[in-house]
Amino acid sequence: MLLEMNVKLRRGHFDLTTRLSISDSSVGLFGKSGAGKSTVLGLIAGTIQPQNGHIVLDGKILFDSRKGIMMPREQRPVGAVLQIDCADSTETVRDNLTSAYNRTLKHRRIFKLDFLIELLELGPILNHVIELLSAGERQRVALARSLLKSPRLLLLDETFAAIGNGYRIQLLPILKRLQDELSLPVLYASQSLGEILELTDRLIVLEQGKVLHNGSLLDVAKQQGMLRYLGIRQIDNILPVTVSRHDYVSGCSLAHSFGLPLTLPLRPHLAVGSEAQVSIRAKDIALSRSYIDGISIQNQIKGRICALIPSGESLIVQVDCGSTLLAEITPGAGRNMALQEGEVIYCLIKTHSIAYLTELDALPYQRVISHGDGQYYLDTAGSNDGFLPE
Ligand SMILES: Nc1ncnc2c1ncn2[C@@H]1O[C@H](COP(=O)(O)OP(=O)(O)OP(=O)(O)O)[C@@H](O)[C@H]1O
Repeated sequence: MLLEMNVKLRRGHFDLTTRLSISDSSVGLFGKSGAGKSTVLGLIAGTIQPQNGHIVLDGKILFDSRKGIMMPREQRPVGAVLQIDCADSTETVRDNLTSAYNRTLKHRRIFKLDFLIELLELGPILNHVIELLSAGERQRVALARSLLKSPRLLLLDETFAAIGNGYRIQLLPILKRLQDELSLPVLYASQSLGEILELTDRLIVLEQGKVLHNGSLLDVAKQQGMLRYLGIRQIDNILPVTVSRHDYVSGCSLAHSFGLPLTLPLRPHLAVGSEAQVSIRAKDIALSRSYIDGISIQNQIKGRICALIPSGESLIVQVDCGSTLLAEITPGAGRNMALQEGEVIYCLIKTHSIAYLTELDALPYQRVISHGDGQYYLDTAGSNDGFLPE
């Protein structure tokens, strides 16, 4: 799948000049309220017509002002669950979906109706009238209807937010399956980075109708001031560990994570060989150019600096040590050490600054999590619906 869009649009006081290119993987469209996210989705879906430019999906022209082409919404190979989609209808869910199914040419159908009804748990509401459904139920019906079109690209506008927390936990694996097994990329628009990161870490950052950045979370976060712009206030490293031994004399449990040996607070109840997850605050990691003898810190992990990310009053240092660790130091410390990308560095971590995830109390702020293997998630800590990687 390749979507190329280069358009201009003026709507009232709002100017949108957006140029973007999206290929196979799913992408999050992040921006504050009024940034133009819904407008971008509407332009691709065909509910809004730009004044100038072109939109091309897999070689098919959806819009081209010079050639005078405007493909009607129903013919676009795009599935969309837009904010304005929840149309009132006196049809039943069954009739609504059946007519959408029948409208798709037989040879283009990739989903069977029964499969989608089961996938989206629509069985109990099949005979219900659409205008009487809850917002979340309508969104699920709208999602089923968009998938029945056998789209090449799925557009979702803050769908998790509308769909409710309980169902969102079920919807996420469905979207991931669509993405992984059926190679159906999703363009997910949201003001919540946490929501986007539940699905993908590829981001397009939109502000006042213009694309500010386009890339992975880490690429975007490397830009000056972006960590703060994205609302990231604390960085935690979450590492999966396998317990290898308990040392009662030293008062610690020994474990390894991606081949790294780690000394953890003693937890004899964890069986040797069992797995756990630990959290290390980026601010709790100190850096040293060499291994230090005669120091109380038990974990001195050797790695190589792969990125230096200035972020306001902090410098985030990304260290590849088999897995990825993010350390947060002051820019002054970084300057004094003259840190450079590619250099060998030791991450110093006190045993007692490593917390077992299961023992963490709720924290009242958003935190971004490095999951150790280069993936990043944002967790709205303090809420039960916060997503933690398995
Ligand atoms: N029909 C319209 N006529 C004129 N201006 C409009 C119209 N619809 C939206 N706008 C303006 O376009 C701008 C972008 O709106 P849009 O809905 O795309 O933003 P958004 O990023 O999706 O915001 P939100 O996250 O709040 O949904 C806003 O300033 C809005 O007021």
